Amino acid sequence: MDMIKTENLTKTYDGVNAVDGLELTVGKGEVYGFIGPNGAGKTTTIGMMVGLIEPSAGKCFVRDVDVTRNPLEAKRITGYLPDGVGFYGNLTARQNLKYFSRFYAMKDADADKRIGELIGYVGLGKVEKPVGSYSRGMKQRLGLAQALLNDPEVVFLDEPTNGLDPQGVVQFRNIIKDISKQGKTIFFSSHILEEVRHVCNTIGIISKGKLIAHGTPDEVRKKMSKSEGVTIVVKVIGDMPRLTDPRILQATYNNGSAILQASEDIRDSISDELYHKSFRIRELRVEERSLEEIFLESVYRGD
Ligand SMILES: Nc1ncnc2c1ncn2[C@@H]1O[C@H](COP(=O)(O)OP(=O)(O)OP(=O)(O)O)[C@@H](O)[C@H]1O
Repeated sequence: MDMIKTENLTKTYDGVNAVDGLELTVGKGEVYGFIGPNGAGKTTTIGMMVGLIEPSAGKCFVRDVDVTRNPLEAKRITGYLPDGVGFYGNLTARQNLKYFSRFYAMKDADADKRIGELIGYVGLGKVEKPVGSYSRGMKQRLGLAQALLNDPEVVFLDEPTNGLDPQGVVQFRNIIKDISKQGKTIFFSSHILEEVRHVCNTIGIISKGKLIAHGTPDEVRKKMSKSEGVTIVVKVIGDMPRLTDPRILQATYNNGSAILQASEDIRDSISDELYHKSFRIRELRVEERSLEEIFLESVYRGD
């Protein structure tokens, strides 16, 4: 079952599409990493998904609820951690959450019970000091508790690990993994691919308001590598001869080796050519590029 679905979702500011015909679906229990550089349209997309920004065109559904038509029902099943969540600095975590619980019309006793559980869950159970003196990691974990107050089915997290130290990132990731095990669907935005690939089973890459790739981290790597061509490393015994396959787009030769950029995997042809020229091959492999390298090349190229 799709828990998030967008159809041609578009937001135009001053004649420019900040989000441009976005089509995506997120299944139940998925942790979806929504990745893109600053200004790509992540916050605007999430704003439309949680009913805070009105789309210029298109639709967005959370579970089967049309967010624009039925915003209150959408909010009931949605949790949201905004980028730069704000709390009352002079109140404790418990007092802050109690304040937020009023927006959900929770009964006092239910709210107190839920707040107690959540504060323990995000590792703030023993902290009694006011939130103003919290570290950024603590504030983000409190933000997560706030996003979970209404026991939502879908949780939207806008750049939740931004500015956290490595330990804070790991703590946050572990909580996210745990929430997903409870069957909740998580939509997690970030401009750092490395931070989400450990927790997300699906990623979508957004650039200039458009989804340019979507799938499991491995699928995205393969798909985007294909459009970039293949890097092949070849080493021979003796001096490396010039290779003639016309599918070689670029080549760097170095004594006994070459690094080739080819339009496709041409290892068979290279092997034949070297064999006919009586060279012995020491190494012939396709270089797998990391997801991060592919992301940076495809998203920032030409900027
Ligand atoms: N209220 C607004 N009025 C005009 N332009 C806007 C508004 N909100 C966003 N934009 C523009 O829309 C584009 C997308 O912005 P958005 O904040 O959604 O990107 P983002 O991917 O979340 O980036 P960041 O990580 O920097 O927040 C940007 O060019 C931004 O300047």
